[in-house]
Amino acid sequence: MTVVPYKDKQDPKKAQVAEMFNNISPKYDLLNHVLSLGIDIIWRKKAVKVLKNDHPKLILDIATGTGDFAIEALALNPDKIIGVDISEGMLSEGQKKMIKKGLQDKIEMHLGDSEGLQFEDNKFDAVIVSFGVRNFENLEKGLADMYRVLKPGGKTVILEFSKPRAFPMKQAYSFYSNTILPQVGKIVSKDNSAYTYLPESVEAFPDGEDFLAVLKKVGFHSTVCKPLTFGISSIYVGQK
Ligand SMILES: C[S@@+](CC[C@H](N)C(=O)[O-])C[C@H]1O[C@@H](n2cnc3c(N)ncnc32)[C@H](O)[C@@H]1O
Repeated sequence: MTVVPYKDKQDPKKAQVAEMFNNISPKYDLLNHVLSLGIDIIWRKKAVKVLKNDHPKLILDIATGTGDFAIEALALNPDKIIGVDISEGMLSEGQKKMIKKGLQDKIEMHLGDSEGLQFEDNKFDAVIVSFGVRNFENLEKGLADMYRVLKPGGKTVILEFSKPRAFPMKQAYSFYSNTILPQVGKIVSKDNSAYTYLPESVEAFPDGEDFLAVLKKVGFHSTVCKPLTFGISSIYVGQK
C-alpha cells in the first residue's frame, strides 16, 4: 500500500476527528472485531457483494481507515483501489497490514478529506464507504463529492450503523451500546471519549429512509436500503 501524503488540516473539527482516530488506531481492528463479535466482517462482505455484477475496475474507498473494506473489495477483482482517510494513524496501521498481506500494489492510500476529494469528476467506477459517513462534518457535502467523482452509471455502496426499531432488539442494543461498548472500548483503547462518541454519533445520524433522502438530494437515483442484523447496520446503494 502506498501512502500518498496530502496536507490540508485547516479545519479544527476535522483535526479533532483525525486525532481521535489517530489515538485509537493501534487497537482499532481488534476493538472492531471484539465489539461487533466479528459481525463487522460479514457486513463488509455483504456490502461488497452488491457490486459483484458491476465489475468495477477503479474503486474509491472513502474513510478507508486501516483498509478493511478496501481489502474486502479485492473480491471484485478491480485493477486498483484508492483509499482516502484523514487519519495518518489509521493509514499507517493499514499500511503495516497491507505489507504483511502483500497487497500494497493493488491498494493505494491517500491522506485526504472526503469532503474535498482531490480527484477529477467522473473518475471512479464505484465509490464505497464503511462506517465513515457518520463522521463527516457535512454529510451532504461529503456525499455530493462522492457523486462528483463517480462515473455516470457507477454505484456507491455505503455501510453504516443504523438503529434497530423493533422490541426487544432496540432495548438490547441500546443497553449494549450505551453501557458495555463504552466501557470495553475505554479499557482496550485507553481513549476516554472515542467509544462514547460511537453510540452518540449513531443516535444522531440519519438512517433508513432519512439517509436515502440525503442520497437522492445530492443526485443519486435507484437508491436502496438493506438493513442487516435486525437493523444494527444498513447497506445503502445509490447510482449516478
Ligand atoms: C470507523 S472508521 C472506519 C474505517 C474503515 N472504513 C472500516 O470499515 O473499518 C472511520 C474512519 O473515517 C475517517 N474519517 C473521518 N472523517 C473523515 C473525513 N472527513 N475524510 C476522510 N476520512 C474521514 C477516520 O479517520 C476513520 O479512519
